[in-house]
Amino acid sequence: MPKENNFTKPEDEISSKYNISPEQRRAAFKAMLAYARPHRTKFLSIFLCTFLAIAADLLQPYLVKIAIDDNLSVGKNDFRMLLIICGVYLALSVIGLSFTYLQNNLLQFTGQSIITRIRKELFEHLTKLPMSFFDRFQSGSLVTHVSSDTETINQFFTQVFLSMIRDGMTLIFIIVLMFHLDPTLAGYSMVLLPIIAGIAIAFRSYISKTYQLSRTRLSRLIAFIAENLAGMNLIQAFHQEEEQTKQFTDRNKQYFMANLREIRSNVLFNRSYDILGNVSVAFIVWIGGLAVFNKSIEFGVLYAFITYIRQFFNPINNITQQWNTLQSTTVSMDRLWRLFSITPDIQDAAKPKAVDMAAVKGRIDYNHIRFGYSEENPVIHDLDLHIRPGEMIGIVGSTGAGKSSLMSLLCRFYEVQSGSILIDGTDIRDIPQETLHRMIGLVQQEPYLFSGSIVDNVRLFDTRISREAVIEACRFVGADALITRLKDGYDTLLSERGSGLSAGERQLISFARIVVFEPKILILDEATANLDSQTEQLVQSALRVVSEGRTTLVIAHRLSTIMQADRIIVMRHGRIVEEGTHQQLLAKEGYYEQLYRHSQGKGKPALGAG
Ligand SMILES: Nc1ncnc2c1ncn2[C@@H]1O[C@H](COP(=O)(O)OP(=O)(O)OP(=O)(O)O)[C@@H](O)[C@H]1O
Repeated sequence: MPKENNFTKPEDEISSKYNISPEQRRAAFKAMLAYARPHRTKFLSIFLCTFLAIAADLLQPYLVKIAIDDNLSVGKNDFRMLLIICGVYLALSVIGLSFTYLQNNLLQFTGQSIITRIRKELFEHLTKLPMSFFDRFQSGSLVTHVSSDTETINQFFTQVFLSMIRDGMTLIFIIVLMFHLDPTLAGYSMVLLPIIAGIAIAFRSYISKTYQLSRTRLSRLIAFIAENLAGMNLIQAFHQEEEQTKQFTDRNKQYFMANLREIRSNVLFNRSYDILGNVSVAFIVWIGGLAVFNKSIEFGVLYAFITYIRQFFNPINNITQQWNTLQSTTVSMDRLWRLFSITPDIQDAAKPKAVDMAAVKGRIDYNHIRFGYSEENPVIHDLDLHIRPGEMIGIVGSTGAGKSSLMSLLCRFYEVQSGSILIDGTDIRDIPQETLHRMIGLVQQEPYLFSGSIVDNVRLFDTRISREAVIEACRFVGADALITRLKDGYDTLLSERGSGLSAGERQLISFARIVVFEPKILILDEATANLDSQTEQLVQSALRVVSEGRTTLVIAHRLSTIMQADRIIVMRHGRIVEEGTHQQLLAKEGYYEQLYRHSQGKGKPALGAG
């Protein structure tokens, strides 16, 4: 009986929108084969196991033919011979089963090993790509690359490859055995081959379309649910429940219809295929039966033919079924290879300068830098800023003025278009990126927490940092009291969004990170923006202790956060327009003074764009 259609790959729908050239296909396969090459011996063993398993299976009808023609129909009562044939038949079943088991295990192991390696290398590659790459690619599509695309490649090895060798070999074996048994009858049977294949291919292409449609509708439904869950507060606040439910019902119904169509076409195909099988058997019984009557073939030969013609269908069906998987594999492979071929545009210098971390002072020089996220739209214009070691700099300015960009440039997430940035007199392009990132501690508005315990989140899974050091750091920033209040204390498990912790508590944990890793330069990008005034005070006092002895750059919308800074830089349209202490800037009665008055709720807002 033909197998049920078991497509489960959502990327099939992607493949329908994705055209790849024969050259791309060849390149993708070449790349995939490079991953398979180290497993040559295993593939050879798989091939051998498949060969033996198929041979054992297909010899069984031949044995029955011997029992019928050489024993039963000639009236020989050779029970010993019959017993031996039965014994061999059983032995062949056991051999077939054992080799199939072995082949399957080997293949799954090999496929999974290849995919584990691809997944690992892909993840490593992604972690090395520059921020400009992540600006362009949505994380959703990257998740698809890492999960479904690699899974499709796994299916290539465990399903397509298996089908090619197993079903291909089975077909060849059957044809050879048929011609060996009776060339005339085999010739008639071959007439059936293109008919079966033609029908299977036509059906498969139709089924694949219905499958793609139902996958597309399912992903639309899922996307709709995800969007609604994310914006549930807005839906409720704007009384959109009814409208959204209406839209959901519509999408739900469309998916239901597509699903029904897919199931119907599957059942229709499987049943038609069954009928075709029966017609073929009837055809062989008719032609072969006449030959038996005419004594041109023996009865056992007819029996073997009927069995083989039934077995003809499965491999053809399987091969056509795998054709779709093969197409999605090429698409996935091509997509992955495009991703792999993106080279990070920010690289370490060929001969980077060695930096003695203990001797870092934290002097920063922005020397007439110019920068834009694209060539034609500069965001920072000829900015010149020199910061002394240990100085605390407050950076203020309206939305889009370029404050965060200035910090990203210091971390070398992006490259300046002209000018240079120096730390202790060394151009950051000459410092290995890993060292540079160890020199700088970054605390953002929404500190990122990893899945793991509080201890691991503070020391970032670096077990060289002791638990005691982590606790000490938390005490230092004033986080100890709140952590010990938690049920599991320092072992409390956090998730990406820091479940169970308030924004201020998460911020304190990121301060403790700074204490533990001791970077000489500290950047706080709107770190207190999300906090209520009481928590802000807690974080402010943590900031005071953490910034001690470090060059600290604080970006803040709330001017209260930076009033105590040694120097305040006021930015507008990518330029520094004023600088000085809070008092000096107020005395100037310029842009800062306007911002300050506005933040105090007096005067007109000075927060125009940029
Ligand atoms: N990843 C990016 N890709 C393209 N343009 C960007 C990107 N990030 C920022 N910009 C643009 O660069 C300009 C400066 O942005 P930046 O985030 O540095 O300003 P900001 O002063 O920090 O603003 P805010 O106070 O709102 O955070 C803005 O016009 C912004 O739209």
